[in-house]
Amino acid sequence: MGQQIITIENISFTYHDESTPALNSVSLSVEQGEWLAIVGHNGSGKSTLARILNGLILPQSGRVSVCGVDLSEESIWEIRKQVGMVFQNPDNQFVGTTVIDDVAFGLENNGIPREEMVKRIDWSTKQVKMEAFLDQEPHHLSGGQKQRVAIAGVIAVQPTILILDEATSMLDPIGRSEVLETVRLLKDQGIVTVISITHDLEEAAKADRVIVLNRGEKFAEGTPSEIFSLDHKLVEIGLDLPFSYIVSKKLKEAGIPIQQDHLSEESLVNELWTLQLKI
Ligand SMILES: Nc1ncnc2c1ncn2[C@@H]1O[C@H](COP(=O)(O)OP(=O)(O)OP(=O)(O)O)[C@@H](O)[C@H]1O
Repeated sequence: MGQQIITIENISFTYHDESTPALNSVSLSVEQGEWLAIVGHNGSGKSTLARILNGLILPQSGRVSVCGVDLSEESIWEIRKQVGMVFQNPDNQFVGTTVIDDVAFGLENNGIPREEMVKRIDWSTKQVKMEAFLDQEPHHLSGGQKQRVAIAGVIAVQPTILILDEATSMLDPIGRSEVLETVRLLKDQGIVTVISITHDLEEAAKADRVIVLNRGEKFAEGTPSEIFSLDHKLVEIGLDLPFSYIVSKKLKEAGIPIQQDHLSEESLVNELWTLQLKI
């Protein structure tokens, strides 16, 4: 892991006309090259945190530093260049008439010269495995493909940080796993530091580190295994434990010698398969 790329110290934010804060004295840091998942039930403050990280709103107190720059009215545009966001609804983000137009849009907005644009469209669509779809219109694409085009549009402008704000929550299981696999490949190549904001613990299990928010406060922080060991405490704050984790526990209770509480169906199936071989 590298140096700290985001530092957040004691930030608080209360929306206009609201009595309780959406974020209450939250501190966290993100290291260059890691994948951090921020999870929490509805209303826990996840989207507010994402909006602050992208400079869409400023905290009323506390300090935010992104890539060594303190967030303020003056630095918002500098910080936004470092942070790319992919949102929940694939259809709301598709602004071009074709895949190539869509990826070109952000590059044009950033004043990238034409020759460089062509190179970056080629590179970014290959990174998300959408290079064969350049002339396709959005209605020919699945939700997962549209989200991968949105990711291509983000990485084409070369931000340091990619924030996924519930970016897989409207996708079917295949689309979700394609998007998460794309994100993992980008992270493994060091192309972006990833922050995924989600209420889905199965998605969080794929991250290097997880922060749990509850009612605007940090509830827990740790590796996915450390977080899942909180078990019923996560259920109490409205989160659903992953299916593979629940099945692992039930199998153990039933006397099946499972070695660990699996965080993905793939790893559970792999272990079940070895058990079957021993029979
Ligand atoms: N624009 C707004 N105006 C007033 N209150 C808001 C606004 N946006 C969010 N809130 C409130 O701030 C709190 C935190 O909301 P936030 O959207 O950050 O949580 P979240 O974890 O992202 O939830 P969700 O998954 O439902 O979006 C909630 O109580 C919410 O009602």
